[in-house]
Amino acid sequence: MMNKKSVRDVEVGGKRVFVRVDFNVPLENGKITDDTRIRETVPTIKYLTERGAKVILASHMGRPNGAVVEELRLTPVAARLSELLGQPVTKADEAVGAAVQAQVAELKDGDVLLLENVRFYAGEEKNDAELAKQFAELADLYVNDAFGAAHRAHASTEGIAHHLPAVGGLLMEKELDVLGRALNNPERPFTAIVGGAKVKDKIAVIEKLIEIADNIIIGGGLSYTFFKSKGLEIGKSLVDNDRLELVQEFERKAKEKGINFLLPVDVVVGDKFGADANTKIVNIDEIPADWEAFDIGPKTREIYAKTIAESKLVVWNGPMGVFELEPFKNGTQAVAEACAATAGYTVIGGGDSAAAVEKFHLGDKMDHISTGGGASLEFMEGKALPGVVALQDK
Ligand SMILES: Nc1ncnc2c1ncn2[C@@H]1O[C@H](COP(=O)(O)OP(=O)(O)O)[C@@H](O)[C@H]1O
Ligand SMILES: O=C(OP(=O)(O)O)[C@H](O)COP(=O)(O)O
Repeated sequence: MMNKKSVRDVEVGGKRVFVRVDFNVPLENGKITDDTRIRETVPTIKYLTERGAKVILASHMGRPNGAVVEELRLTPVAARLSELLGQPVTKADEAVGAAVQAQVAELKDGDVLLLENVRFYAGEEKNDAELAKQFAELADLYVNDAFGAAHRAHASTEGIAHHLPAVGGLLMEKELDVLGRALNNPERPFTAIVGGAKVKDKIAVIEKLIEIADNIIIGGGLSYTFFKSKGLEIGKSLVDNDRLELVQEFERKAKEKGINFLLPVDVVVGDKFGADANTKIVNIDEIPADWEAFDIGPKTREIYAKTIAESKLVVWNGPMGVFELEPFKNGTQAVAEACAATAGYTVIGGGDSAAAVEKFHLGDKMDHISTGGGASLEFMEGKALPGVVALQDK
């Protein structure tokens, strides 16, 4: 894992190990609808229990803003984790304090305890030094396996690392390895696909991608800022009017560097947002003024699929259209299928892209589905992740 120590570099037997994980899984009526993030931490937890560590797990869930929110307790997570591990997982009702200390004191080698949602404490997101110390007092070693929260400098992701020997977990190591490979030593041709609706967030990524990718594929809500910058009518489509010049500069830079910068050539427009909208397929210079573009069109799908098929490495972040709605799912599905079919190595990042891939039942055909959306983006932008920076150097 880059230049940071991992669990593999330290003695864990008999130790109390505080493991920060990202168990921020989607819940509906108290039921977990996608347990990927829990499953992905099993190797780290088993690595520790099999070597006789006493495992103390900590995670956030949602954004309770420093107060107890009953629906955001980690109780369902403990149950699911116990099934996955094939051993009991004790669930604490708090994350620090006398009761938790007593539960930790009772742990035998190989036992697993899950603390309550760390964001029930106001100090967590403030990276409060006192809370970090209280976490640290529970353990002898700190392991950060929460890649999905590594871009947050919080008490359980960053602060605690100042009070204990701190190393990365196996998921953290895997995420950084895979994403690091994409960035530092990419197999070529390397295709980066950027879509989605968080237009501003993704612009910084494009800037960085121009430096490293051979093909850049643009889709989703991002596209129309490019069209508008060329003076085209985009109707009511998403747009970032503050970045019209910047996106032109991206295209100029890409051309200078000889990079294939692919924008949609046709789109699916709707007369409103909804599954019952009237739709039509138009070339990009034919978007009606009172309609909105919600997906890439069939010609675009073909071009994008061909590029993906010829790639050795594909990194995809953000859907091509409003895939949640039946009339606008085809672009995202086509790209997902092309990623599934290519012989190249495929990395999917971002909560919605991962959800789209699962919706089309193609998850097992991808080489790596990142557990971090914001984290993988910040990593790709070249930003340092505080949860990683705080770990011990090798
Ligand atoms: N053309 C479009 N117009 C409006 N919304 C879009 C369009 N294309 C994609 N989206 C929406 O973008 C959302 C995902 O965006 P984002 O959060 O940026 O992606 P990710 O979570 O994968 O990083 C999806 O909910 C999708 O419906
Ligand atoms: O779900 C998460 O982020 P993601 O949606 O960007 O992958 C992480 O658990 C971080 O959560 P946060 O964005 O509330 O800090």
